[in-house]
Amino acid sequence: MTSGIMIKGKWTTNRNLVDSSGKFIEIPTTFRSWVSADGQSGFKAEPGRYHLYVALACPWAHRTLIMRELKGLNDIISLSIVDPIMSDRGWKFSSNTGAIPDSINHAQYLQEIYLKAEPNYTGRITVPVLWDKHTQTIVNNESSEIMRMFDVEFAHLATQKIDLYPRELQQKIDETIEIIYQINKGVYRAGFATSQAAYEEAVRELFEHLDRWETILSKQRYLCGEQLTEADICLFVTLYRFDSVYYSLFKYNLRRILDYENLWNYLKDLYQIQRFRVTCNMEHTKRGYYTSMTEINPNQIVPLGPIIDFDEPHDRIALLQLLIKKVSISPP
Ligand SMILES: N[C@@H](CCC(=O)N[C@@H](CS)C(=O)NCC(=O)O)C(=O)O
Repeated sequence: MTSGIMIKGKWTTNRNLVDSSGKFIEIPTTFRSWVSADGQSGFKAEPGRYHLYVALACPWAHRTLIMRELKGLNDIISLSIVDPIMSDRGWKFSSNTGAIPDSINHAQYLQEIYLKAEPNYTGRITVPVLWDKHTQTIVNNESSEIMRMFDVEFAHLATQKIDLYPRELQQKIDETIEIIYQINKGVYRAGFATSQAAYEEAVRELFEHLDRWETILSKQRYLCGEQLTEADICLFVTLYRFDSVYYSLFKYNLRRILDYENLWNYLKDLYQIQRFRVTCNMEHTKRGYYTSMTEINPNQIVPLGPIIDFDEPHDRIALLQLLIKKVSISPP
């Protein structure tokens, strides 16, 4: 099975993932409409109107799923989860464990949803997808934007009154998400690199980023300070997959997240929030990556390990207490 792409409505598996220098090619996402609270954009945030398509293996889709949970939007936005194993026609629906078939469009493959929205579609068939049941189209397939819409535009419909994009931190959150993006997409650069130079450059750069956040997280509980924000969701999804997938499949093996004191405890801290935990599925994640990336894992063998206990106690509250103590004893 190799990754395919849609060209003018026709599916082809002849897709080049790297450029002439061996670097991974990114193809921009295409559906970028906006759901707004007031409906001015043409897409009003309303209960029952939108459907989210995700893969549990996918870190980009995972962001949107976490936000849907954190905001308590499960009854407002319906959900389909694709099968973890990618088919020769891309993501497919099934009723295997952990998957949820397409109850809205009754599609067998995700590509049918793209063609329904745009019969001449050219581009990748990716998750996540936000589908509008009223206008029968894809509103948006860019995870950072879907996440933001759930947070801000659906806030009045949310059953959990948590704000992950508070006004006073907005600039900092946007900047942090941009920086974290170098980690989110960075992991794919080494994975698909076909030259030693491209691989080494990608690995070195990624670990520089991780080392930097390790230091920052020794002084504060979350990426933007003492408050959980959208930026934390963005880093969480990559950290969660790192030791089980990126370390071995993509050869990011200078260090594990387990070897970083602060990143590891930070990861456990977030995982142990019930609304994060329920969105995590390591079985789908490992099967998804190891079986779909046949360019780099042709025999599709899924490793048994590593065994990671994300429920092991974390030390982030102790860190907080230490910081409070430091502030209170420091001279005015
Ligand atoms: N920019 C997109 C990227 C989404 C993406 O790359 N999804 C991957 C799964 S992790 C996918 O569906 N890949 C299928 C393909 O490329 O054919 C986003 O953030 O939403």
